[in-house]
Amino acid sequence: EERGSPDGDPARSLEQGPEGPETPIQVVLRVRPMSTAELRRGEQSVLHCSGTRTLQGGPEVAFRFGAVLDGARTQEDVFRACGVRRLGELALRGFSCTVFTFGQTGSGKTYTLTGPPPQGEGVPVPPSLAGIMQRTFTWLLDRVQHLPAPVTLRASYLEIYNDQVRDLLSLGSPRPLPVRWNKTRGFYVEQLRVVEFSSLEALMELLQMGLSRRRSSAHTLNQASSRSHALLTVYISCRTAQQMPPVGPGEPPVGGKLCFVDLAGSEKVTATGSRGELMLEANSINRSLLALGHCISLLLDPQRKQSHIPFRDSKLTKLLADSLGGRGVTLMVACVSPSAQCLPETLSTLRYASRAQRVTTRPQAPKSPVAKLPQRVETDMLQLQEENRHLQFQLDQMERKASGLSGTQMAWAQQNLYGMLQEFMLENERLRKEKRQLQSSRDQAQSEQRILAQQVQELQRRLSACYHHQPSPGPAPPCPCLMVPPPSCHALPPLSSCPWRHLCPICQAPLAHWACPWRERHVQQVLGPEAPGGRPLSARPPPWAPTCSSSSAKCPRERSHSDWTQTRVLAEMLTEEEVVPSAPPLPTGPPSTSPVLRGGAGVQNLAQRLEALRDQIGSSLRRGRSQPPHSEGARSPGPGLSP
Ligand SMILES: Nc1ncnc2c1ncn2[C@@H]1O[C@H](COP(=O)(O)OP(=O)(O)OP(=O)(O)O)[C@@H](O)[C@H]1O
Repeated sequence: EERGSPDGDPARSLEQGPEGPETPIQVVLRVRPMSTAELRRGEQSVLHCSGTRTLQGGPEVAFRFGAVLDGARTQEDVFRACGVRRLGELALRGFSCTVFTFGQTGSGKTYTLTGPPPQGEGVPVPPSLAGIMQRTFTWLLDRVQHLPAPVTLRASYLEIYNDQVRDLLSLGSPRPLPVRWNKTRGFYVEQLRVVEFSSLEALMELLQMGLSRRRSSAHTLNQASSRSHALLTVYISCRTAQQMPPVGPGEPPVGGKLCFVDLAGSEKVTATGSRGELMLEANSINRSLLALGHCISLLLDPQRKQSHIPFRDSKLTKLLADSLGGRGVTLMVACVSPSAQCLPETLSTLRYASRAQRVTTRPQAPKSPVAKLPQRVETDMLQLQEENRHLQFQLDQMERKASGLSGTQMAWAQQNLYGMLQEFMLENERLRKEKRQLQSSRDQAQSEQRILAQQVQELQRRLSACYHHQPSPGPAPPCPCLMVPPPSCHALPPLSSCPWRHLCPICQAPLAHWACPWRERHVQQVLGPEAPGGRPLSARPPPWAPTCSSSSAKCPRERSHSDWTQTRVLAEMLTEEEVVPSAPPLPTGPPSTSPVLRGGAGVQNLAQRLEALRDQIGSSLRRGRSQPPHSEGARSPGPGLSP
């Protein structure tokens, strides 16, 4: 007894979606009715269907499949039970779907797929006897007419006869075609004719053309026995995807496909009485079916599945490789005769089918070239769609307003609608440009802020060096203003060569030597009225400056007083803007208790930094009155000074 099948019928199982990692091959079993010849020979029927999914082959032999259909079931019943419509839907979504019939010769494979052969010249087959293929084609052609997007349908039809591929739709007489392999397509038939069609009649004609050219012969068990495996494939592609330029030679058609495979039947030559050519054909058929069975057995072994499967052993296994072990969705319809005379062959078919339904594939819809476009293009497309929707909305609004207009006004409005639309589009374009400009000026402002911060840092460093009468500690930080090292601690570099124009933040005049030409006025603005003593403010020492005698012409600090003030004014001016600190803190200061944020992590307020600097200098100076300027005491911060 052999058991094991997926739960549910094939249609329902496929409804659950084949996109999971592993999807088993669905198997439906069809038992044909006893033939007239079998009844005449007095043979007994030994197969009994128990329920809809189990077949009894004797008291101790039972096989379970996705669906089991006895001889009383019609062609329509079989079509429904196989869930082929669902396969068609999957093919429309881009999956590669295969339906193949399997069984001994005369078991009803061709009948199931394409119906009985015509009973005579010009005698049509009744529609009720039409097979799975005709029913699927009828459904498909109706279905594509109701799709929102246009679809292109094409078909190819080939047979594998004596392990040679022949094109059943070729314009001339069929000649053997090579089977090739490449990474994207897997195995494929070179130079196979693929015919585009748009109507059911056209497709039926192709089917009839192929059927009439397919090799068949009469033998003991079947008067019209197929001597070849036949593969009819319908390719479904989205027209928009097809219009895109081909990616390269040998590229598969974008979209899904639906392939129907009518396998030739296995046969015992002793039973069929095949001789000569018939025997050669039978041997070739049996060999290829053996290769197929071998691949299925290996696919079942979980350890072997990852390794080599000998699909190259025959043309049949090459062309079924994707359906069996690849990315396809596959349905197998196993056909058997109920006759006791056929029981050994029937059991062999049942075991074969039972193994096949444990084989799994990994269905995958091929990616269309549209999906390969970069994400950015997709975003742009979405934006444009949004813009179109917006324009459409505006157009609707205008039309609604225009509905209340008189005939002349309406004509005027219609004439102008196009112009208005163009204006909207131009407006959008202008807004886009402005946004780009805004972005670029914001970037420029940020870079100017960075430069400013560096200049302040440099100023701080020099200030510190001046106070301690020490040469600059270490090399000056790189300055974008092409600053040259100052000849003395008091001289600040000229800015004539600076590529950035430094302007006074108060009056916007160009700064010379870091000072505004109207700095006196600004100093008054910043520091208040003139100090008692009548000295110019620039020469007046700041309150925290070391004392010196104003009468002394040689006062070494006199000039520095001016610089102190100048620096102070500049510092005051600079506090108006927040900058991003990019240099380390002052070398003389203790570790700051407030967190120092750097770079993009945050912005330290420049005003706070300069305030701290003033505090520090003032404190040092006060201590400097009683201590030598180089002492450690001068480095400790003093209490904050108010100006
Ligand atoms: N379900 C059925 N109802 C009525 N007749 C059937 C049924 N199935 C098959 N037959 C008849 O049985 C005969 C053999 O069928 P068919 O040619 O389809 O077998 P086959 O499996 O394709 O054989 P082969 O492998 O030799 O081509 C045909 O005359 C066909 O009309």
